[in-house]
Amino acid sequence: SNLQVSINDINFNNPVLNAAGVRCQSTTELDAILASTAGGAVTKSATLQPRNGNETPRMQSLPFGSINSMGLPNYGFDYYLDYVINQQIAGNQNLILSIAGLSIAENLTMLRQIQASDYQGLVELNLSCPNVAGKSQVGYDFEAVADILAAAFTFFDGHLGLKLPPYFDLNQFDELSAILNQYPLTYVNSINSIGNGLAVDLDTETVVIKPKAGFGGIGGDYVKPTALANIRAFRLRLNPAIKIIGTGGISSGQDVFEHILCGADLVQIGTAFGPEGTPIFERVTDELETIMVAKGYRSLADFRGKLKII
Ligand SMILES: C=Cc1c(C(=O)O)[nH]c(=O)[nH]c1=O
Repeated sequence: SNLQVSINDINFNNPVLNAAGVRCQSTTELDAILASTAGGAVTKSATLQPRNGNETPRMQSLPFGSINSMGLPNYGFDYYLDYVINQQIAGNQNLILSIAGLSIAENLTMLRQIQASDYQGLVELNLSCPNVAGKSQVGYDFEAVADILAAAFTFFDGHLGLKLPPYFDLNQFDELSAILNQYPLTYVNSINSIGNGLAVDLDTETVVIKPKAGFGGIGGDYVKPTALANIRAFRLRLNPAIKIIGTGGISSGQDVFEHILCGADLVQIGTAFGPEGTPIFERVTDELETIMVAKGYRSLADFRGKLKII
């Protein structure tokens, strides 16, 4: 079967990438993803200056997923811009440069530097980091989302995607989609972790991560129903020119199939990629192909977005 996908004029051999934040902070980690079966690699969300991030323990695996309050540790914007440009020079177009400035001004500064650079690939503006103390997520402030998009598109003409938090109210999908449809976005990536969950340790009767008194973003199996709903809701509402990247709860080919059936063009694996490492990409794409063959689908377009109601 053919697992190829094109986003604008960027071709992917298969739809399965890593999600920003997991095993993608260093060039060594990013090289390992590109050397694997993954369809591409996403950089750890960058801030203008390098950051150490929050105190440890700041991420814990849980029975059905993970909780994290990393606090945006990263080597700084220049490190990742240099990396994706060097990859582009080496002929690799399957990179996504993720940025997560701590203010609208910082995001616009990074976008201006990207605009001024030779980078022609995908850019993911992360409006959904739940773990910087004192900073509420831009993605839950629709006026702020409109402001940043209006400002960005006065100068940015690259391939801009948005990483959004999960939404849980159908009116929010209507309201936000009406805003997003006004802009030439390349894609929407849904979902980021479900913010500010809590996990406890029975023996010690403590929380399991140190930052924010134990509150952190939830990922993994726990979030797949929310991810599928967000992907479906945005697919049904957004201009078809705005592609969808599905993230959340993927650890098998079946999960990938479900994301694509709900409308995803590409998918990203975060939590499950942590413990399994890069072999997950070959396993998951093989499992996806097996399902497609069993169902008689020859390409992803044969079933993408074709979830039926009953
Ligand atoms: C960019 C920061 C993020 C982080 C983090 O660095 O704490 N964790 C998440 O689950 N999602 C994020 O978007």
